[in-house]
Amino acid sequence: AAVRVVKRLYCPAGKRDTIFALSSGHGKCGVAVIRTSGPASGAALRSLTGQQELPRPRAVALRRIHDPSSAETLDRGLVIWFPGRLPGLRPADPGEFTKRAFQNGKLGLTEVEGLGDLIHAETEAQRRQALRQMEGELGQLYQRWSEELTKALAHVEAFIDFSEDDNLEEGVLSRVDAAVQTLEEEVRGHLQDGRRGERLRGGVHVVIAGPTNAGKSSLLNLLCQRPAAIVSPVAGTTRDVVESALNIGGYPVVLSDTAGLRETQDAIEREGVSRARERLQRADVVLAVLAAVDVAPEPGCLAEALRAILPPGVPARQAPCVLVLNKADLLEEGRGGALLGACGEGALPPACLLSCKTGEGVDSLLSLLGTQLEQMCGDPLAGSPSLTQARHRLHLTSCLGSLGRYHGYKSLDLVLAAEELRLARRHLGKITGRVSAEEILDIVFRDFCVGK
Ligand SMILES: Nc1nc2c(ncn2[C@@H]2O[C@H](COP(=O)(O)OP(=O)(O)OP(=O)(O)O)[C@@H](O)[C@H]2O)c(=O)[nH]1
Ligand SMILES: [K+]
Ligand SMILES: [Mg+2]
Repeated sequence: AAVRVVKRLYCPAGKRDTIFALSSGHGKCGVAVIRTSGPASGAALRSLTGQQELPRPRAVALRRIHDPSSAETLDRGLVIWFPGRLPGLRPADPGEFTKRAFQNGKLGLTEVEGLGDLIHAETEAQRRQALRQMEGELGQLYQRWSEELTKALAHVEAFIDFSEDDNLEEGVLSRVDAAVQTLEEEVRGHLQDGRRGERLRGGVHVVIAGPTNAGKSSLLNLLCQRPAAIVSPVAGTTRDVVESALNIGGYPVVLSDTAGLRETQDAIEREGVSRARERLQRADVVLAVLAAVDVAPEPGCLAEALRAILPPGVPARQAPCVLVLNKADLLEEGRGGALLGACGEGALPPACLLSCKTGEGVDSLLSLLGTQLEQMCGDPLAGSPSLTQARHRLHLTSCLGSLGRYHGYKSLDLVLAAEELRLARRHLGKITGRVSAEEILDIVFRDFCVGK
């Protein structure tokens, strides 16, 4: 019997279902939280405790919990009563408690999304970013922009209505223009963040690439500490892309091992190589792996070996790269140092020596990779809050489009210009949930778990 706390949430009057859910984790556990919300909560509490009198509002009370049909005692537990109003209980849908909080105006949409991300956060940096969003900073930023737009719109409309009366002070429109311009710069700056918030939310795609037998699959297995990919001395072992999710220094990473890059007659291996190249195009960070014994310690040779992995224009977006010189255990004395020296001279990407066989060098690889991840995702608590979802990016881009058209229209037709300001504000409203649209809500609440 896991009934310990029966909690009644405040909700305003209205003919609504009463919903209930196990809000704590599922499975066997010592303590569980059961939550109900809705008009029949009081009746449920009475029948479960077998007492006509409800506990004092908002105070914790110890009660025997009975099976309402047989009156058999199930357990003893703490109950808290949050009075609201007054049949029929039904299990809550995923995210329904949060949806009610949103509909009652207690949470904005970006806060709701932050809460959802907090539930799903798997690393420390993700947790920080989600908490910050849940606490409202992102929503406040968009709200402030929305208020600026409201002000600008009010001034333009006043100008349209009253400019002929001549009692409108000079320069109203030029002040609106300046405000719109400042806003455009802010929104543009916010969008040009290298997708750090979205990357942190979804995971950074790190792709392991290099010639056959360099030790790419060995590296994947070493980093994820399990034999995720087949390792063998046969060149061309890996064909499919093998993915593994990792936490590196608090940052979420999706690590992919790929087929060794080489010309081949084998149709299946050729498909593997083409998948590897396709994955490289979309990489956020590339781990270029070479067998240290196969390259001469000269900048030219190293650069050429690297170009075979990353020809100009790959990845499409300039993604950072770490050069991994593997099989360092097979190097003769002094050659490792010479290789690293040559990398420095040749202005090559940051490089490290590694032995997947002994594990030596893995710390320096993780530290180089950690630096790249930090640059890519940033400190989620520093600076202004990041947008975290493609949804935000979409509406902000539309908002920017409307602001641009405002400038186009303002000397031609102020009424059309004003309409663009209104549209720009509407796009912001879609992010914060001020403009309610059922389909947006469905998407946001879809990923919640039951009990939240
Ligand atoms: N001595 C030594 N051998 C290694 C090291 N890393 C990998 N190997 C060996 O090199 C061979 C190839 O390793 P894999 O990890 O399969 O190489 P790969 O790059 O994934 O190869 P393909 O998938 O065929 O492209 C295997 O026999 C490994 O045991 C290392 O650091 N030192
Ligand atoms: K191999
Ligand atoms: Mg492999």
